[in-house]
Amino acid sequence: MASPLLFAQQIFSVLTNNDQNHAGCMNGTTGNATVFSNSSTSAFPTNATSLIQFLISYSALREWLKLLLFGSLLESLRRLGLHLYYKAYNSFFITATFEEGDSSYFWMMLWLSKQPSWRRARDVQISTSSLGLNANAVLIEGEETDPSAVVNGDRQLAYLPSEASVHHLWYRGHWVRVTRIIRQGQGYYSRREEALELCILARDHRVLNQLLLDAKKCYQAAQQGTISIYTSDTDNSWRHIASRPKRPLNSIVLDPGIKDLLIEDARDFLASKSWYAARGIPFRRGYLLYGAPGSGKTSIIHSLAGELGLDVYIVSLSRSLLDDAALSELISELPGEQIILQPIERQYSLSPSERCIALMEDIDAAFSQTLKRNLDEEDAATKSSKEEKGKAQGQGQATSRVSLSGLLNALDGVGAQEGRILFATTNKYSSLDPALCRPGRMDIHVQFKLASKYQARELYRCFYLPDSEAEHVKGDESPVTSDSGYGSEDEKVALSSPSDETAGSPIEGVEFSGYSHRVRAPKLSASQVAILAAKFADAVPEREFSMASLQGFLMSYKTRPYEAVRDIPDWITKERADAAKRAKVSSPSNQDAEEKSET
Ligand SMILES: Nc1ncnc2c1ncn2[C@@H]1O[C@H](COP(=O)(O)OP(=O)(O)OP(=O)(O)O)[C@@H](O)[C@H]1O
Repeated sequence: MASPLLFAQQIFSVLTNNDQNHAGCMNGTTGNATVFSNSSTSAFPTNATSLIQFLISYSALREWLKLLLFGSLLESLRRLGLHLYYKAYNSFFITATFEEGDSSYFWMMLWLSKQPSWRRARDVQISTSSLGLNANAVLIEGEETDPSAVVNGDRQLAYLPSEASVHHLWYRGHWVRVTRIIRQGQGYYSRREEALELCILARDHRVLNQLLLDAKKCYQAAQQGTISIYTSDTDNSWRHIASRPKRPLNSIVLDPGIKDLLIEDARDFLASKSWYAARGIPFRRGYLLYGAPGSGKTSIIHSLAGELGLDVYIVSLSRSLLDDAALSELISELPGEQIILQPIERQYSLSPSERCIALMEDIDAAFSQTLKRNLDEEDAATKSSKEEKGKAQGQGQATSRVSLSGLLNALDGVGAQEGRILFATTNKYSSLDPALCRPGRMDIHVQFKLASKYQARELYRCFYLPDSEAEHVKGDESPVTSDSGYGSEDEKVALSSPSDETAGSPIEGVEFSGYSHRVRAPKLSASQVAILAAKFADAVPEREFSMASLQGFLMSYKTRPYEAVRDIPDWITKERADAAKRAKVSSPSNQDAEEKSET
């Protein structure tokens, strides 16, 4: 069989001959025409050349072939041109894409909003988005000196690249083109997805890295004093949901030693990467905080995150539609030892390490739900009514599908990130599977109990110390007074406070929010607060009330420290009576009686 090249050659030669024949015909050279007609009328061709000559003798086919060849030639030239264009473009331009939801998107948006040239742009989009930062991070020029210009309370305006047009700016002598891309997401939960594309006129990739570093530094500077909270999306990707001011560690009152244990252990872990590597131990640490509700488990985690400079990624195990595979994917996408930026086709390591705190709240809840769902489904299956079964299955679909083995795999499977700290909280320690609690998964278990007298006293001090003094005693957890005494005789404070201080709210029982309570609160010295705090703690029974409920009580006495001490015994009596009532209502015999009366 003839090779394609030979075949093409034959077509060409025939076409050329034929053209000459054709031209001859047009010129009235009858001899050629005779030859042609002779060949067309000759016997059916037996070899390839004569077959082609035979086919080409049909003029329509000949024209068609010419068209085909000409078209192919044009298309090849077009492709070659495009290829050369992209080659030249790629060697002179660097293109980087930033997907919304990724931290780098916020870095770039904030950096862009701070560019002087940006402020002169004629086509910008105005946004009140805080770009994942606390509200003061993005200000309008002049706003710093004019607080009355703050728009919508605590959110400020930002200049963003408008969707409609392409923007240009100069960065360190390089021309940069900025395009904001909006895409409509696919699927049932489809939502608008945004991306930012930067095209830099530069041959050296160092410009891009420099730009990323500048943007990251700009963001970090604006982020000072806040922690970022991320949660998982329905499409199993991490999404920034909030930035919160760092909570000072000393605002959380725990029994002595607990805070030190947690912070020192976490710091030590973060500094021990090579120690773990040398011993082949996975570089991960897990903390299980368990105990009474409202005792400060979640608060201490957020506070630690601020202290360690880490972001918090909340893994919500009871999120609907979360299953084992999705959980494992989520865990593997937590920030690990390296943050990889993905400019098109290439990967750069921007910073040596990027770590986070993964937080799983109420870790027991997901499995009790799964168990309940399974029981429901079994129940429904035994019933003859198909309708009920369908309903039970329907309910099951709306809840989490995470199994214990799925969680264990996600925590220490191959995809699990190195360098992450896991905090899990539960109110039902005894219901947790031992496999989940074993060292390696949960290395440190800390019990949080109901408030002790010590905690009650320190909470009171936190509430009523003047801000300046609170700063002064920051980190000082030692009690100000001895457990039994109220200081010297002179320092004794009568519970009946001066009338101008007790004035409080003009309307009895109504508290004003905002700054007014600060203005109206009596000014107490540290020693006066210490004395009142000791009295307050005396009245609070050991381990009976949660810190959250004591905080709730003090919140209604924000400006009335004396009354707080005076009224705490009454509050305790009332709380006990309420608790007894609730216990009576929820006792099994009572529930039976209620069910009977209902039927
Ligand atoms: N030890 C504490 N020191 C200071 N404030 C506390 C403490 N414990 C609880 N609080 C306050 O009580 C509220 C609830 O606390 P938090 O959510 O941390 O409790 P939790 O133990 O996580 O509760 P749950 O188990 O119900 O989730 C917060 O506003 C917090 O300020």
